[in-house]
Amino acid sequence: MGEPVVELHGITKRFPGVVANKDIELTVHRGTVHAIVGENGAGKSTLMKILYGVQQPDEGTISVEGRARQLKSPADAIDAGIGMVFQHFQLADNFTVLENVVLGAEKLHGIGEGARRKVKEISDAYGLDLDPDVLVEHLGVGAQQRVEILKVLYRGARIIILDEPTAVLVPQEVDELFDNLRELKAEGLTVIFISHKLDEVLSVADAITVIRRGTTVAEVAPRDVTARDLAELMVGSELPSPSTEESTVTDVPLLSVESTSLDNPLGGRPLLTDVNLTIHSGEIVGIAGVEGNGQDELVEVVMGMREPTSGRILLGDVDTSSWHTREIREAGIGYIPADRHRHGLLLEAPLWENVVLGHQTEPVYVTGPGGTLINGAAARQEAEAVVEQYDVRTPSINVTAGSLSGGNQQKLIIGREMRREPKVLVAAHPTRGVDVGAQAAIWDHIKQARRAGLGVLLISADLEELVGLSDSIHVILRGRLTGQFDPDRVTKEELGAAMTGATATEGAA
Ligand SMILES: Nc1ncnc2c1ncn2[C@@H]1O[C@H](COP(=O)(O)OP(=O)(O)OP(=O)(O)O)[C@@H](O)[C@H]1O
Repeated sequence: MGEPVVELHGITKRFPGVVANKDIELTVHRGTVHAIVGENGAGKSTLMKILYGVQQPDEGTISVEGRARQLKSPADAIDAGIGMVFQHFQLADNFTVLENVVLGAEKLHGIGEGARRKVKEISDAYGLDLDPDVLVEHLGVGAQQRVEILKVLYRGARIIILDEPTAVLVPQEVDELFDNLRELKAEGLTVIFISHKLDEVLSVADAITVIRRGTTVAEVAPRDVTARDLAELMVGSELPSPSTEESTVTDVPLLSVESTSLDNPLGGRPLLTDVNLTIHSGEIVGIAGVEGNGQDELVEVVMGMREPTSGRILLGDVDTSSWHTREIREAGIGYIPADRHRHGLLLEAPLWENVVLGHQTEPVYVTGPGGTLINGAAARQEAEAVVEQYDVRTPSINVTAGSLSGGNQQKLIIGREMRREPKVLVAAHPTRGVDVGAQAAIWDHIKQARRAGLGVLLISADLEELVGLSDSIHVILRGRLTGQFDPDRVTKEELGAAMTGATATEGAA
């Protein structure tokens, strides 16, 4: 193993009411892939933000490549040879790879031939396979991620931090990313990454640090542990075994999408073409697809955010195609949006207000003359119940939603929707960013509700989740449902291939 390139000693970071990091000890060696794992809210992101200069520790020391450093901003971190790739890519779609890479770093190699040569050189050296002159909007998610990696390498990073890099990738892309990481380390670079996918961590990492409640509790070598051992280290107790389930699917249709198409208002290929599916009481119907293939639009027509160009949406036997979202929610559809920041939460508002969001017209929350005020007491009581039942880790219900860790924000949304006992749940990536323990708990809540008759439309990029929860899986590709699979029989590779259109599937367009 190479010499230490990152040494963190006694790192402590406090937020109001929370100690996010407490006496963290971390040593990362040159030429290794080092994974950081831990439950939601354990303090992983905070630690990485400290290392990237986005946040400053209250106590502790940082040394990079043997030199003590004060990282007061990302510029300081970049200067120290540290780069970070965030989960949400920060790319301009209508710019080329070259333009995206050079933007903001014009001083390094100019903007012309010198820059293009450098981009080519880095792409070749690390097997990134990127053409400098291609528009980013023409690249798939995996390639866009490689552009982000190229960006940090271009800026001279020798230590690269990746925040949940595989959350948005299909299995083939994950394999490619891991090949890239191996090339990076073969060239003497160091990779630090956060992940909730423990199998992946075991397959690619050279060292794993486990953080529990803000503190480093273990450093292990992948060959010495199983995914289950890691999960137990994360939560500090033994996990229950998953149980197999009898089917609960009935023949009562709850939600039907009939011959539904949606034109693209900007022209070009329709966003949805002739989509047909039915969700019965007690049934979970999964949708597998690479992001951007129509799953968002499918959710939007079901939730009344867009009106289909043709076809119809039925709730039971009532046509809701032209209903507003509010009417649809009032009719008993729960909704877990894909983008929790844009559609799920008011980040500046306290948890107790967020718990009412989307349900503010329910009698229990309405008060005041003409029903113009929110019943704060009822909302607070409900917030306490969600926090308790869904294990939202927070100092109180009065803190803002924005101060919760990503996984805890997600648990808050799930709790809010599920406690309403909806008839149908439209769930987009319900456990994205949620740790394995909380994920198992959320799956349990959903399965329990299914036994009581809940129908679920499940969109997920997590194939394990799709296969584990769904009674039936459809693949969506370029706005069409191109194949239907039995989750008990399909392999992840088969699904991955159907999602990228690599194989002809039943009924393929
Ligand atoms: N800006 C902030 N203000 C207040 N509290 C914060 C802030 N950022 C993080 N916290 C708190 O610090 C703790 C650690 O959060 P952090 O985001 O580091 O966890 P995490 O391990 O990355 O979780 P996840 O897996 O859910 O992303 C949480 O309790 C969170 O609520």
